[in-house]
Amino acid sequence: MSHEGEEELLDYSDSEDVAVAPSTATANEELKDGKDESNKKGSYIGVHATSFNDFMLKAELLRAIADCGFEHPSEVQQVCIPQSLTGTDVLCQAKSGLGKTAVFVLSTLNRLDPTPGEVSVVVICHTRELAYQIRNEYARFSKYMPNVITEVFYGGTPINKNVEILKNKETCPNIVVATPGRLNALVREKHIRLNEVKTFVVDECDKVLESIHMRSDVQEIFRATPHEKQVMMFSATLSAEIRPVCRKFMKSPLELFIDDESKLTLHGLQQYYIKLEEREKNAKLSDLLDNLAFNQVIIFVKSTRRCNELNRLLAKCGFPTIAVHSDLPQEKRTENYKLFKDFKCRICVATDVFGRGIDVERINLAINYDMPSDADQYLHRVGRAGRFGTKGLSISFISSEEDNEVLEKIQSRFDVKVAEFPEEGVDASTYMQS
Ligand SMILES: Nc1ncnc2c1ncn2[C@@H]1O[C@H](COP(=O)(O)OP(=O)(O)OP(=O)(O)O)[C@@H](O)[C@H]1O
Repeated sequence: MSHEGEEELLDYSDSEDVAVAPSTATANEELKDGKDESNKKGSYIGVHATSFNDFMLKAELLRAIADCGFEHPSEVQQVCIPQSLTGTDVLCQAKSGLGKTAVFVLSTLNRLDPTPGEVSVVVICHTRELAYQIRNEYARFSKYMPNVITEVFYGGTPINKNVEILKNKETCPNIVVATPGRLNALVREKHIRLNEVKTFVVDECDKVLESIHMRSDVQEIFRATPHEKQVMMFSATLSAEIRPVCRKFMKSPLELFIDDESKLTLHGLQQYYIKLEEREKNAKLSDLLDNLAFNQVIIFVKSTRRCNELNRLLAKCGFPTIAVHSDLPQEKRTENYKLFKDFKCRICVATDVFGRGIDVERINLAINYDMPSDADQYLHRVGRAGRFGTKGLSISFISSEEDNEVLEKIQSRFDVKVAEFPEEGVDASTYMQS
């Protein structure tokens, strides 16, 4: 895409609107100081003031919410759902694992009046597994809305199948969840019409917009949608640099920074590091897997090659593992995602493809076999453990000066103390759900 084209788009809503920052200090304090903290999923502390009934959602949605076992809206849901239901543009930053997905899934479903053959909602995210997961969230919440059709489109699968689905009025989705490249290919070839879109959502928006390729795809898709629409963007991390980029897509956005940076650390998550030599990593990992209690563990490495190698090595040592990285054929990727999500496998070795957004309820241990290269990515990765106020443990291997620098940045930026992993280990009852 030409630079000129980009500027054209960026002019779209350039007039800066004053952000309305909600006063969430009280709730935050309550969260921090909550004495009678219950770690039961669905009982996140400090959220009892409101119930889902207060949002005046459609009865079909309330029924589905009850079926999912959601008892109370989390803080981000309390603040964002009423706003997004009014059709306001929303830019939202809130901690990992506290239910940002349900904010846009519920509000778009509530506002949707499905017309056969018309796409009303577009949701864009950065990985195929996340797109698949979000589609499943739509399926869960729309189970009593038989007229609503949701589809997921992502690369690595035959595009003809997508085209067939879109051609047929009976199967054409009202809600499209997609990765940017595939959706843009469908737009460019005029296989999908987005001129009736009412809501445009970007999840993990900082990641999507920081990559120049994804960003230009998003811009092209955006231009195929009507001028008048709601735009919502979400992430756990939104740096000062990326915020203006997000705002370019929005009109008078309501900016909800639920947690300021220093509070982005998950309270139920214990974080440790282990200093060691590169060559000691395998023995240490094997030792941890042998001696630590965990339900499911995700082990992050920095490259697909290392992912394959570590996966092979662990299998050789008798650990049943799966690997997930971008070089796997898509079918295998989806298959492995499902195996892990369905608790058929307890150990997953992954690259950053799984570093954000992926929601696997039973992960309570995250290991950085290789440290990420920046503090934000660390926060996303370790946020795979301890979802929705549950407990968890993270351990990071520090084997170089660069790793050390990242560790220091994490501690200063997020105001968190990452302690050295104690020699005697950690008492399992402090990070396992009772
Ligand atoms: N009100 C609720 N009550 C109980 N569970 C909930 C509620 N809202 C969301 N959850 C569950 O919490 C988990 C985490 O939610 P979700 O994946 O939307 O988090 P997120 O904020 O998008 O995190 P990330 O930043 O890591 O992507 C999911 O399993 C979801 O089903």
